[in-house]
Formats: sequence, C-alpha cells, structure tokens
Amino acid sequence: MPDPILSTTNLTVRFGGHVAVDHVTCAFNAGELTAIVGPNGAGKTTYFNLISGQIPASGGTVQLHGKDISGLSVSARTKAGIGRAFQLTNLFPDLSVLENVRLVVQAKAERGFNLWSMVSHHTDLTEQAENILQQVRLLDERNQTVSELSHGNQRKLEVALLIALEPAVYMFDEPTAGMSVDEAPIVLDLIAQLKAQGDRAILLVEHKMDVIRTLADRIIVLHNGALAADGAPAEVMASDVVQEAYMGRGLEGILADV
Ligand SMILES: Nc1ncnc2c1ncn2[C@@H]1O[C@H](COP(=O)(O)OP(=O)(O)OP(=O)(O)O)[C@@H](O)[C@H]1O
Repeated sequence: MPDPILSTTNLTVRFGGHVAVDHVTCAFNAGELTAIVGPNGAGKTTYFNLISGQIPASGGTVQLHGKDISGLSVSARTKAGIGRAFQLTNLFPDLSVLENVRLVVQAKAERGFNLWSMVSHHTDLTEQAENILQQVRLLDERNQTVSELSHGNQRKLEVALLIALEPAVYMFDEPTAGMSVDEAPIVLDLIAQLKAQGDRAILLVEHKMDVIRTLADRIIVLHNGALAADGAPAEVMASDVVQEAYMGRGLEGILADV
C-alpha cells in the first residue's frame, strides 16, 4: 500500500466535558473516495474542521504527505493541499462568478497574491477559469455576481473553486444539499472525475445513501466522536459494529434518520 496522502492520529477535540472527536486514527489514500457517515452529532463536521484547521485539536495530529500540519492555520493548510469546499462567506459576493474563480486560478499560478490587482489582461488565466466554469455548467452565469446566484449555482461555484485550487485532498460536506435533481448529477459526475484522476484523496460527508453507493470506495462510521467502522461499503454496512451500534437498524437506518 503506498503512503497515504492524509492521515489523522488520535485526533481529538473536547468542548468542555464533551468529547466531540475521540482519538480518530485514519488514513486516506490517493484515488480513494471515503464517505464519512454517522448520526447527527456524531462528530463528522467537527472532524472536517479539525483536518482543515477551523478549530484547534485538543490532542492528536493531522499529517499531509507524512508531514505534521497540526500547527498550521487554515490558509497554510489550504496552500499545503487541503481543499475544503469554500464557505460562501469566504467568497467575494460582489465580484462576478468568473472573477472569483480567476482569483483562485491566479493565486494557484503564483502570479502574485494581490487579489485586488485584477488580471483581465491575463487571458490564459481567464481561459482556465472559463474551462472550470464549463465543467460545472456555470459558464452562462460567469458575469453574474455571487450574490445573484441561486443556491444550487452557489454550491456549483464552491466546487469550481475547489477544482481551481487543485488540492491533494478534496473535502466535500454534502455537496449536493439543496440542489435540484438536474444540478446534483453534474456535481456528482465531477467528483467521480476527480476520483478517476487517481492521485487525490477525496473525503465526503454525506447523508444520501444513493450518493454513497455511487461514489464511495470506503465508508467510515463515526459514533459519539469515535471511529466505529472503517472498510469497503458492503463490509461496513454488514458489520456487527454498525448493526449493534444502531440497534439492528444498520447504516440504512442511521441515514434514514438524518
Ligand atoms: N464549537 C462547539 N462547541 C461546543 N460543542 C460543539 C461545537 N461544535 C460541535 N459541537 C458538538 O460536537 C458534537 C459533534 O457535532 P458535529 O456537528 O461535528 O456532528 P455531525 O456528525 O457533523 O452532525 P450533523 O450530521 O448533524 O451535521 C455535537 O454534540 C455538537 O453539539
């Protein structure tokens, strides 16, 4: 087995007396999509927050390509290769869709990090940004401001920005939430394509069973913040741990509740 791209070792966070993520040790490999599931409050989002650096850990470490990144800020982790779907509050709501993507393409191309020096003359950057918008079917909306976009299109823009960043680790938190039945397949296809590239690790917090079935190579189950199961989807769904932990209802039962 090659070295994992991302791993966490005994990663833990306590909020007062409550252990929200409890000594989670797990490794994520290139070309593998891991679905992270568990009931409400199991610690899935908090685990993501610990990996991306939004909150500091109480204990344990996060390693990217074998290097401990636990001490890095969110932006330093992003530069190092942790790509979490952008929160819309991090975008520039008054800039156009194209400008938002182009800023990430520009930063990635390391042609300067001065976000305010608009780069309309850099046509190659514009073309790259337009190609990405084409992939997520947002080219027609390229001149709209972010604040004018529908909810579904804002989610697609989040994915576009993540693709522009070309991270080593893609982290998606319910990427199709709030999308129409027409929009969701576009995003799911894109995630499948990212997986097929084979050189990135993809983590997906997801409640929808059909999405998990379509995309996941592996499922990890968090229960009360701890890793309750980890394996191939069929194996995890059938596992005693999952069956017992959820009183015989199995994974389908957990997901039906959320
Ligand atoms: N900043 C915080 N301060 C205190 N408690 C928190 C904080 N963030 C999360 N928690 C608690 O940690 C636990 C895990 O929450 P988390 O949001 O990670 O669960 P989740 O599995 O993502 O749930 P859901 O499926 O509902 O999104 C919950 O009990 C939550 O109330």
